[in-house]
Amino acid sequence: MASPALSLEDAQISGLPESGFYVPEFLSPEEEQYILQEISKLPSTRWTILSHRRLLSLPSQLTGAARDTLIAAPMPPFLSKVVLDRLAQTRLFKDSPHGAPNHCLVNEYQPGQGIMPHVDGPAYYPITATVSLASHTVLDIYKKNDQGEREATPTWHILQEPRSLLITTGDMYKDTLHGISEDDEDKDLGPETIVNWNKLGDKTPYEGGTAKRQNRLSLTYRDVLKVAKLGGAMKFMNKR
Ligand SMILES: O=C(O)CCC(=O)C(=O)O
Ligand SMILES: [Fe+2]
Repeated sequence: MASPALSLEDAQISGLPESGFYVPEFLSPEEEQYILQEISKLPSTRWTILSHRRLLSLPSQLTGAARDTLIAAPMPPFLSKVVLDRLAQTRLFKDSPHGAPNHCLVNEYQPGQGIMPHVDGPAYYPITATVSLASHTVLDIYKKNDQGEREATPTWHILQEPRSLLITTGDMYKDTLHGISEDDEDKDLGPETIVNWNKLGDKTPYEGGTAKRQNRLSLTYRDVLKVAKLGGAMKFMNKR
């Protein structure tokens, strides 16, 4: 059955710099399980272990002196089938150099793990599409001050439900940093603190104001600007 076209018109998060979009229930529970299962089949050696999370870079890690180049390769089917087909309906990547994401970082966080505030940087066309699996989390959004440095405390908080899609582009991509605190529980949840509160698919787990984090995986899809054919990359590597 063809799924209905997905419009982002109603998904824009007001109260944030342009543009953040939030889509609850972007995946069904069955689709979520399928992707989690396929990820669990990958050999553990594919993962990069960091001190505060682990990371998969698919189809491969970026290479080159600036670590900004993708060796041309298709996405694994379990990352392309459902998510890329549905993202294509939004036409979000229609002006990006390759017309669709060509790279996906998979981050896995246990409760108490997070990611330092950062910008997603210039290797990518400035759109990030994040799908959350298995647990909610809260993404903290920081402004830059006049010197371009990160402010000490975040200005906004986005609650990402399991199976949701979050898109950051435009000024959000350029002018803000994002991070996830190293907490095993999120507190002070509510309409005053969570900028996408009125866009949540099911507020019930969060209405009491606190929510324990479970193991969470995120898929961050992007279009890497520089793509090299393997032949060219081999020549480049032999020269070094
Ligand atoms: O897990 C997330 O939702 C954020 C991941 C992230 O910021 C990144 O991979 O650049
Ligand atoms: Fe990021």
